[in-house]
Amino acid sequence: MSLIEQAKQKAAFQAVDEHVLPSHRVIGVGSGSTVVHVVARLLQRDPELNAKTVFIPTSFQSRGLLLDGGLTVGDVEQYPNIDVTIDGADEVDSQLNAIKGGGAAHLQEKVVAEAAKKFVIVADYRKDSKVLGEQWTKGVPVEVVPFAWKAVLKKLQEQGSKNANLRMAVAKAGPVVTDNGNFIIDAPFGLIHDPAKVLKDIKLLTGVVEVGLFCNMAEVAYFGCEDGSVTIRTK
Ligand SMILES: O=C(CO)[C@H](O)[C@H](O)COP(=O)(O)O
Repeated sequence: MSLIEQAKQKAAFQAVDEHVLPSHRVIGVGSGSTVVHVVARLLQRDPELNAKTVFIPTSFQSRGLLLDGGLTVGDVEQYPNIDVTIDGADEVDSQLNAIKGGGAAHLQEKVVAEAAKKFVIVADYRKDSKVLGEQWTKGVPVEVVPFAWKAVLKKLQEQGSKNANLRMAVAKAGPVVTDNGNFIIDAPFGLIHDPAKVLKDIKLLTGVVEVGLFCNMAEVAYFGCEDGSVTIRTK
């Protein structure tokens, strides 16, 4: 396993061990490669405990991970009160604000995080920044309804993101289409010193469904480090 993969695993295992309690019955599960380790750790729990628990996925990918593991899945409509949600991030700042949506799943991820009593982030050392935009330079992922993408792109450029661009698919001609049938615009804003303001400004644009800025949401973040240790950042 590579250093980065080991770092992801360490952070994920420790976060599950410290935040998924035997009394919990509804657990939110984020998306991405770090969350693979979250699910692996959940599957190491007492099977009787897992049988009494419902897991709320945040994407096609995390639903598949949970189903492949034989876990029971539900949705926020059935379970609007989640005990804890654990998810990855593309970058986290010193105040625990995060950029998410590198995997285009931030709409469902935000809903499942907001429905939880506690939101926990797991990541490797490359995601740990003082200020958003230091390391994640691809931009803020913005999910938009398809027919509005050009209009929103223009507005984002007017808001200062000159290099905002429509995210294109790799093994498909045309744009990435999210699990919700929408498009993604990646909008770089350089260093983001006031993420809450950037979030608000983008969210007010007509046609925007959700912004990959998670401000004031996470209670704690676990970063797997290069030396095998785990750094824990709390509010
Ligand atoms: O926000 C996300 C998906 O929309 C992911 O949590 C984020 O991209 C981090 O992924 P990874 O753990 O693979 O680095």
